[in-house]
Amino acid sequence: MLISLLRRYLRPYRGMVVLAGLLQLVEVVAMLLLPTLNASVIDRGVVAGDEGHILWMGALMVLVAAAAAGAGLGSVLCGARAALALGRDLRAEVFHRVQSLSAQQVERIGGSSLTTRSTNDVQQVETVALDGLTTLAAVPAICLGSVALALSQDVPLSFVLLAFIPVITVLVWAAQRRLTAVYGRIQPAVDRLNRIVGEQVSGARVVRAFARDAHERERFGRTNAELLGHSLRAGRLFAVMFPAVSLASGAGTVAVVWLGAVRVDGGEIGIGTVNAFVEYLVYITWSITMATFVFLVVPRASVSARRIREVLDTVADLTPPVPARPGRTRGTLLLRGVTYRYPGAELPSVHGVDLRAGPGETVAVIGSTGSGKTTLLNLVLRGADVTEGAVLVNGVDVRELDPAELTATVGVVPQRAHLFSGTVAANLRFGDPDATDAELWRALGVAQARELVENLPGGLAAEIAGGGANLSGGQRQRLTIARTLVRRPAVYLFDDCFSALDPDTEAALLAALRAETAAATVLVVAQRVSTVRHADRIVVLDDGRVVGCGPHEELLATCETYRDIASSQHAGLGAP
Ligand SMILES: Nc1ncnc2c1ncn2[C@@H]1O[C@H](COP(=O)(O)OP(=O)(O)OP(=O)(O)O)[C@@H](O)[C@H]1O
Repeated sequence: MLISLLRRYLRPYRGMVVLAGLLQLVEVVAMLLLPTLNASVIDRGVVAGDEGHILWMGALMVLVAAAAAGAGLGSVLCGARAALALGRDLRAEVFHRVQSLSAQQVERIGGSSLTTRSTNDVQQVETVALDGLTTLAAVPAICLGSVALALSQDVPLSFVLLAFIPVITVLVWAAQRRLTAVYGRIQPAVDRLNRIVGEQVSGARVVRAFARDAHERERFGRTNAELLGHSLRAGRLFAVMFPAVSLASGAGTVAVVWLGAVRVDGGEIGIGTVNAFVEYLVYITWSITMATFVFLVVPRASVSARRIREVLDTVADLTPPVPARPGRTRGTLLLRGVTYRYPGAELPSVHGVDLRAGPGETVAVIGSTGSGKTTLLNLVLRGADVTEGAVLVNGVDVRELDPAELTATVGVVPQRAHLFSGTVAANLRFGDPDATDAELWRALGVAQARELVENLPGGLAAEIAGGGANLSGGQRQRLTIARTLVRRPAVYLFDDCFSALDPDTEAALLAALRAETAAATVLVVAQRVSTVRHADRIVVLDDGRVVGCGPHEELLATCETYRDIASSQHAGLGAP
């Protein structure tokens, strides 16, 4: 999986990869030549007393060393460029895939896990590509080249090198197997830790209010300790691995020197040859150690690659069929026998709902908590797709409608007001970057937020904290309403977004909204009768089914559920 991911994402940079490999080869050849040249300096220059040979070989060695250094530098630069570009592309693709997933798919994988996968996991793969491209390609060349050159110098002594390579390879392989298992547990633990930290940061007030600090600290501590345990196990393997390689290398050097001394004594080889063998051994040890280092991070990267692949292979269950169709009418909304069952749920949350709204109409959906109101709205913007029936916007099934047209047509104010860090103006221009200041103020006026923004230091330039944390719930709601009004969509969806407003502000806002959206199609979801009573039609939901539909007065007379809701809220029974 790791290999296929690397192959796919390095493909655009294969020129750079090939160049890095070629330069590494040049570096290796130059490096391998040095011990042979050195052996010649010793055996044919120093021992034979040939000063000219020493000078000539010395100059050649300087040139070869310079070539090795230059090629090494070039190969690192090319390899790093390719690996970092791979990281950037992979991160971007994971990010775009995450954006295309439905809410259920995000829920299934987990928000915090998706964050870890887009950042930490991509980084693991990037690191392996970086290490691999800058060092790994040289390893087989160094091992094979060293053995070939050693064989050309002395066959019996070469057997020491040949015996040394499998010992080191087995050591690396054994450590790698153990580490794969350990890293398989580390990444999910990082996910859990991220989730706990995220929950504790966003829910800090609740934790404090319920005096659950100690419990939350204990929950965090347990996962943190678990992560420490796994990391220590990985660290112990690293700690054992490198001394083991050094030990094997030391034993190899002793064997080369001992056997070399015997053969020098017998006059079969010169001292320079023994010296060259020791250097080859150092090269082999060095290259395998570098490879060990790469191989030891391979297990973690393999786990990360699997987790990344899971995201990339998740086919967004909202992908529209190609070609997407343009709408036939503007601003119409039609729900035809809509049923939706959440994945894994036994029963549908909404059953056979019919609803129609057109330009100039305001339709409201009311129902007690959990009756399916938000679920219904989610189906319009394809937060999920219907299980049965159809949702039509502009006269076309939303599953076939051009997604750009769908989002341009429908503007939603969500139940949970969310603002982004940045200025008030930047937040309001979220859906229309070209909106003028005058348009922003107009939208703020309708949303009853003009005074609020005027009183903020800097007005439209005032800074909002992430999530709108420096504003009250009602202030956030009014700004998110203004944000949608700035876009002037043909269809407005208001998802119970007036609940944090006091009655006077709500009444003023609804009156201003009626004027502002007079020509648009409006669907309002609410629990309060005061919010919906002026709608042209009110659809009453009970346990996901429509139990009444009509204007306020008619429903008071004909729909028991509506009457119950109204009386429980003391909401002007019979009053205009
Ligand atoms: N992500 C989900 N997975 C499974 N079931 C869900 C999910 N979201 C909502 N439900 C279930 O669907 C039903 C309808 O929920 P929905 O949020 O649409 O109700 P609602 O009428 O908007 O409620 P409220 O007024 O409290 O916001 C509920 O029974 C709820 O438990």
